[in-house]
Amino acid sequence: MLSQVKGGLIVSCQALPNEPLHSSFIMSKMALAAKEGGAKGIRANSKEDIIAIQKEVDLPVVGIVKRDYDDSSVFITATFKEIDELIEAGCEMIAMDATTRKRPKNISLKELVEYVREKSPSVELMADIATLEDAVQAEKLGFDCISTTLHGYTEETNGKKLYTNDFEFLKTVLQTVSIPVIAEGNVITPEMYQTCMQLGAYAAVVGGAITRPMEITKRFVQMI
Ligand SMILES: CC(=O)N[C@H](C=O)[C@@H](O)[C@H](O)[C@H](O)COP(=O)(O)O
Repeated sequence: MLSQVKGGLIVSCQALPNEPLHSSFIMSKMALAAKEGGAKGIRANSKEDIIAIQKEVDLPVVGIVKRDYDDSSVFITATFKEIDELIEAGCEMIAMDATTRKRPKNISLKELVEYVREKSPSVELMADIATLEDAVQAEKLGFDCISTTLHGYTEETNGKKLYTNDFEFLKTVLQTVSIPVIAEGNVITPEMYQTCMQLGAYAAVVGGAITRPMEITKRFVQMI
């Protein structure tokens, strides 16, 4: 997948059960629209959505399973169960929370990486990180790429967004690791996407600004 998305746009097509567009069918059509618009890859949540998307488009998919656990705040591909679902779905890349936070049942990130490598060696691995420390750890553990997905969304980084701090976090990660770094999270305009690429991001994932009309509507309404 990495070679296919190099320099391009990955569109995240996600709607959780509490969102108006929650539906595998709708996500598959979002993916088709993204493909027709020139996206190089799709990011999607859940086995059902990924299977529906794969039937509609031939783009590579980075899959996640979002699931909440009582004993941890990690929710993106947190345990072996979610990895099994993604391997069954047959996505080209699996993204998982790669923060240093405690995982459900105290499973370590290393164990999860080894599990994927053992079970499905051809699947690439994306580390969803929040801090620089996470990025360094992800590179050491052998992830194929890093995505800045969780920066701004953890207890430690709460409120810090890529676009409100002059892309400082993205720049620092790019200077620190040598594996591909993908910009993800709050890239909401074509100009911001362009900046990410000029700074050296390998690709960018854009979600809400393309596939979450409620968020887009809110941005308009809040201007008045
Ligand atoms: C923090 C979290 O749960 N991020 C999720 C990860 O898959 C998605 O909800 C985001 O839509 C995705 O990262 C793309 O970001 P944005 O929608 O801002 O372009």
